[in-house]
Amino acid sequence: MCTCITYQTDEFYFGRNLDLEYSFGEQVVITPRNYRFPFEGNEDGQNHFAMIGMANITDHYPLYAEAANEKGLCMAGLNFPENAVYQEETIGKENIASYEIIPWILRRFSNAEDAAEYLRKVMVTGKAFAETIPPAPLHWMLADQDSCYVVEAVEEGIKIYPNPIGVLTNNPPFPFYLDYIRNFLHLSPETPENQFAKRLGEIAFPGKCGLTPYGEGMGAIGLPGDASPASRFVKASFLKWNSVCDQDEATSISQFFHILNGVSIARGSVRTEAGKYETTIYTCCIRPQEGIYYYKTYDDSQIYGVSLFEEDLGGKNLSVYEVERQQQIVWQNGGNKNK
Ligand SMILES: C[C@H](CCC(=O)NCCS(=O)(=O)O)[C@H]1CC[C@H]2[C@@H]3CC[C@@H]4C[C@H](O)CC[C@]4(C)[C@H]3C[C@H](O)[C@]12C
Repeated sequence: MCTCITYQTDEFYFGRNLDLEYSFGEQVVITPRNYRFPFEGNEDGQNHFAMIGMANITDHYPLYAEAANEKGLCMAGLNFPENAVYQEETIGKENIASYEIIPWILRRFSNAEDAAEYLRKVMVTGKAFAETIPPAPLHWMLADQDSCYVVEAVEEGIKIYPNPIGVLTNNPPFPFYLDYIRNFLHLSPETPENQFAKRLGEIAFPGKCGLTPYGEGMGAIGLPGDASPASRFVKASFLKWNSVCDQDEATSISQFFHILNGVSIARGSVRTEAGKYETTIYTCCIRPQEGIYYYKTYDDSQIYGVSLFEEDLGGKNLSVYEVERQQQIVWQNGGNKNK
């Protein structure tokens, strides 16, 4: 499972939880402007947009799970099993393999609207990256500070949905979510009043101001808290859209991680059919205007930052940063006797 959100405070933020029962060899990878993507032919000096994100590198190729480019366009792939139907390569059309769609888009588009318009006409094919790396069944969230879309390749072809909520999880296809969220209109961050039975309040608790809540947070009782895709969608939407945050970077990042923590998966609570435990292996928060990729991992709550613009973006070679997984504890009174 995965959850992806956009968020706007002082600036635009984009990020996701990546929930998986194993590691996919992820590293923070910066692709500079003159890196040659195999799909671009053999010319040198490609001069495309640079990008930063989490990727598995195989054969020097960055297989991105999510990334942002230097113009502020962001894209993330999330699991979409059974519903993702990739198309046959078709002569006369733009054919994009599912594994290359993120760099394909990010290398040449500077905003989500143009990218979405372009994607309406392409074929997303099921070509495998390698024999050992079959295509993953994915759908994508594509966003910049002005707009957000969901991209789904399904039985009927490619679908591009505007996503006014700015949240995406997994199955079923996106239109379901716009209806499903309407089941929760009664949830509120406010202190609830007795709507249960007005008369009962007066009769059962005379003079004690009626039937009243006994704690905070009771306006949102019934907010889904399980790890299913639809529940994570509703919970992340509730947290995001009720979020109150100062307009500065440090507070925004902190708030962003809190929202995604609200839908993250603690090991043990989700067991796959194969008997493995799905966990939130990492959470990232991208601040695309500054080209910064912040992340933290399941075992290390420290937030790390990697900056796109610190690299030589005119280069040809990928820059790679190992993902940190060792918990950083700052001892305040020298109590670290075990080390
Ligand atoms: C597993 C992840 C989704 C997590 C998720 O959503 N879990 C929901 C479970 S549930 O739906 O709720 O049950 C997805 C998201 C992005 C994917 C990579 C994309 C590039 C590349 C594409 C190649 O073709 C295959 C290898 C490759 C490295 C991919 C591996 C893996 O597939 C990644 C990490």
